[in-house]
Amino acid sequence: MTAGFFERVADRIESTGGPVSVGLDPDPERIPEFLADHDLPRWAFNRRIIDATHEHAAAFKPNAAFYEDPDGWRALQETVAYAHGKDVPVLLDAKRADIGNTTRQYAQVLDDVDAITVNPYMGRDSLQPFLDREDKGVFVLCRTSNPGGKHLQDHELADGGTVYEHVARLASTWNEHGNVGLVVGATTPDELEAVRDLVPDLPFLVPGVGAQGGDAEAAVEFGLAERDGRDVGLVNSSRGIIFAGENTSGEKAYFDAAGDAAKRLKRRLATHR
Ligand SMILES: O=c1ccn([C@@H]2O[C@H](COP(=O)(O)O)[C@@H](O)[C@H]2O)c(=O)[nH]1
Repeated sequence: MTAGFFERVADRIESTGGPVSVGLDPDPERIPEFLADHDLPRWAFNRRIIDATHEHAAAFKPNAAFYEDPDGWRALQETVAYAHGKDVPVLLDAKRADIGNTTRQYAQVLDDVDAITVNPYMGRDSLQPFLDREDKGVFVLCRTSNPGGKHLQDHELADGGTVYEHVARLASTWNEHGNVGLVVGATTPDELEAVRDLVPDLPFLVPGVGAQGGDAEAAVEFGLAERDGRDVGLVNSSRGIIFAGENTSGEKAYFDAAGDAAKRLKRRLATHR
């Protein structure tokens, strides 16, 4: 039987020494000049980032926004296959969900990747085809890291609690197969702690450390759940790792800096566990 996504993440946390998710967001404007002539610069960039960081990565998290064009989709396919070749699971940050036939189509991407982020706004039926994929991880947006996350998610409900707390409780009822996690940002550590208290068993994807200045200590303290006696959950940094080499000179130094940034984050998280 194939191991489920969270089991594979727990394995990676053990083998790499931490819950680091390396975000593969190859902004075309920031891809270094020395890769500009490549047939698929985003793929060339990601390949080198994967080479430099995989030994510290519990997962890679490409954001679909950086691949939604024909060349981008090819770059994503190459990237996913290469990450899998290094035995690292891939979480596609796509924030999907829609009505029945559309969401069934969206969920087919789970044939290629190991987990996905989804948007709970349209309710359970909009997520069902994702939830049905027992061996795949489904991370439900709960309390996002952006400044405007508070506008809707912190809204107080008439019967008590906030929208994000309601989402956390609902998502835990969608977890029949043990494949549901939550997205909770490191930029709001109090909310992160509150969600952990509400749903002690759900693993979180915690974005917002690094470039967004979130709280790495809170990310690791509250982001991880325990499953079969093992830590499971992911703390993501994208720009803070992949563009760490921007002020270096030469290709080797550029990607060494990414590897160092991933290792630094791993060590920083380890000191707080
Ligand atoms: O609440 C959220 C949900 C998703 N993200 C995504 O994570 C990365 C963060 O990138 P950084 O460069 O480390 O800031 C990016 O893909 C976001 O779309 C998030 O930041 N917050």
